[in-house]
Amino acid sequence: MDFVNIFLGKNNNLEMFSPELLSGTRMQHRTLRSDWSHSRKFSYSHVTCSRSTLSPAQRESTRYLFVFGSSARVLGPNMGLEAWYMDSSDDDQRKPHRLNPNVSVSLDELRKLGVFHWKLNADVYETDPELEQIRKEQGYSYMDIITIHKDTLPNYEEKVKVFYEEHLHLDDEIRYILDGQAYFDVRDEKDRWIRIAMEKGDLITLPAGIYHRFTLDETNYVKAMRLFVGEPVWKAYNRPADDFHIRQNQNTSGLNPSATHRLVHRSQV
Ligand SMILES: CSCCC(=O)/C(O)=C/O
Ligand SMILES: [Fe+2]
Ligand code: NI
Repeated sequence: MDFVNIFLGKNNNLEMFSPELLSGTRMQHRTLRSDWSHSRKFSYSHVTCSRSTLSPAQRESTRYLFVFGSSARVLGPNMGLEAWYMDSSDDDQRKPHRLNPNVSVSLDELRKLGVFHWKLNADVYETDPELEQIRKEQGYSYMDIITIHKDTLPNYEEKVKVFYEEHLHLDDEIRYILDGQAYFDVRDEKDRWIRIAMEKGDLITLPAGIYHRFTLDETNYVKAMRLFVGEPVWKAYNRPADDFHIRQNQNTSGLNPSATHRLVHRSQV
């Protein structure tokens, strides 16, 4: 039987897999709770099931999680990704900049903006078949590794500044955190900043044309893999850069054609 392991964050349709719904099916269900980080509290659920036991609605809610077919995913304390709306203070960019009270942003909301996420085991990135599969499926032929720390990155101060300028690229930005942690900020469809906390094992894709920026957090260190389809194009266009075709094609929901294309592909699994 084709078994899959599914990990759902608390904002990710967890109710669809409540024990009541699962009774009478062949699914097993257990819910795990984790308080392992002061700043990143996650409640998540681990479901083992066969694909054929899923209802269409359940398939819909988990379509992105089937990317890896029957491969088991690493069970860790944090399988989600935490994101929140930012305050507008001019304080140090490395601080979390949460609203008070915090307003979190779910993975579903990020997907609607064309932002996708995988959680991988970064301890085995050099030989990881899951990473290999993603690279093959998505055509990420290029990769290199960047370590952002004052002692290792030439022109560190200047680069940190440039990364935090609001910009877009004409290609997707694909980053896999191998060590340390950092933030990606993206604009939502109402032009509000969403801060995405990236840590070891997080692979994220930002769609071409989305306004975004990047910063280290207060730990001042991250090691990341940069992936690209074909030869990399690092060119960043600082805002305003709305004359590009890719921006003009954005519809009112903020979902651009590039994101829609990806949605179609990722549901075909
Ligand atoms: C984690 S890689 C450094 C950031 C970067 O390359 C970029 O383009 C930010 O937008
Ligand atoms: Fe960028
Ligand atoms: Ni295609």
